[in-house]
Amino acid sequence: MEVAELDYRAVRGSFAVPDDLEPLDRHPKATPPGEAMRYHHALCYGCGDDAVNGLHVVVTAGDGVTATATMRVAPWMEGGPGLIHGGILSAAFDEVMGTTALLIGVPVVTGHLEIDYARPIPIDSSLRFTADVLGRQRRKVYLSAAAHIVGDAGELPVGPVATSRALFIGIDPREHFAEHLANAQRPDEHQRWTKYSSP
Ligand SMILES: CCCCC/C=C\C/C=C\C/C=C\C/C=C\CCCC(=O)SCCNC(=O)CCNC(=O)[C@H](O)C(C)(C)COP(=O)(O)OP(=O)(O)OC[C@H]1O[C@@H](n2cnc3c(N)ncnc32)[C@H](O)[C@@H]1OP(=O)(O)O
Repeated sequence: MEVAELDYRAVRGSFAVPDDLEPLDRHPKATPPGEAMRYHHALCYGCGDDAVNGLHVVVTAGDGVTATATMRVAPWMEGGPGLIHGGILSAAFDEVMGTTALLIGVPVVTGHLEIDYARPIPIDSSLRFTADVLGRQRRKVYLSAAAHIVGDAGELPVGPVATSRALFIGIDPREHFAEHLANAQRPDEHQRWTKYSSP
């Protein structure tokens, strides 16, 4: 069998925040601090309430351009014995940071995502994420996030169990998803995107 050579020209990603970032403002209609950011649809794998096999990440707006999030590590998320699968954790970071970007009023898709896995994360633990928008340059939005295991008394340990950084790219959802909307499980649920301005 012939194996196609990997085209490394398609590899565009690296995480380096540019020096000449643009001023960053919280969008006037952003979710108020302390409230859950519920913009996405009910079947989203990351945050949807109706997604049977979803992550059920809940993101809460913080002050400025920050957010926090929670996720319970369910038994089905197992990778290594008794531990979360690394890909699940990366999907959770993706969801947390993609939602946090909405605080500046820009709907985004992920361009580049990287994770440092610092400690094993047991099944049945509860994770608490913190995320920050670091800056924006044109359509590029830079974020970082960290995950901690929440203790029985609700306390956080000293160090994070994982950290992540990502570059998201602002899109016009109507344009970006138009071709694929017919494949959505509930195509009618996607009208709410229109309330956000284009990047
Ligand atoms: C699950 C999807 C949800 C998306 C929802 C969106 C809106 C809905 C509203 C609310 C949503 C609520 C919550 C969101 C929650 C979670 C988010 C999950 C997000 C995902 O899970 S989403 C799935 C994975 N994601 C993709 O499916 C993207 C596939 N991809 C593309 O669709 C294109 O690739 C695109 C559009 C990214 C860019 O294409 P394009 O043609 O529009 O723009 P272009 O190429 O010109 O890039 C513009 C500037 O970004 C730089 N740039 C681009 N890519 C780069 C890279 N990788 N590394 C370094 N720099 C990069 C260029 O260098 C240039 O930079 P410069 O300005 O300096 O020239």
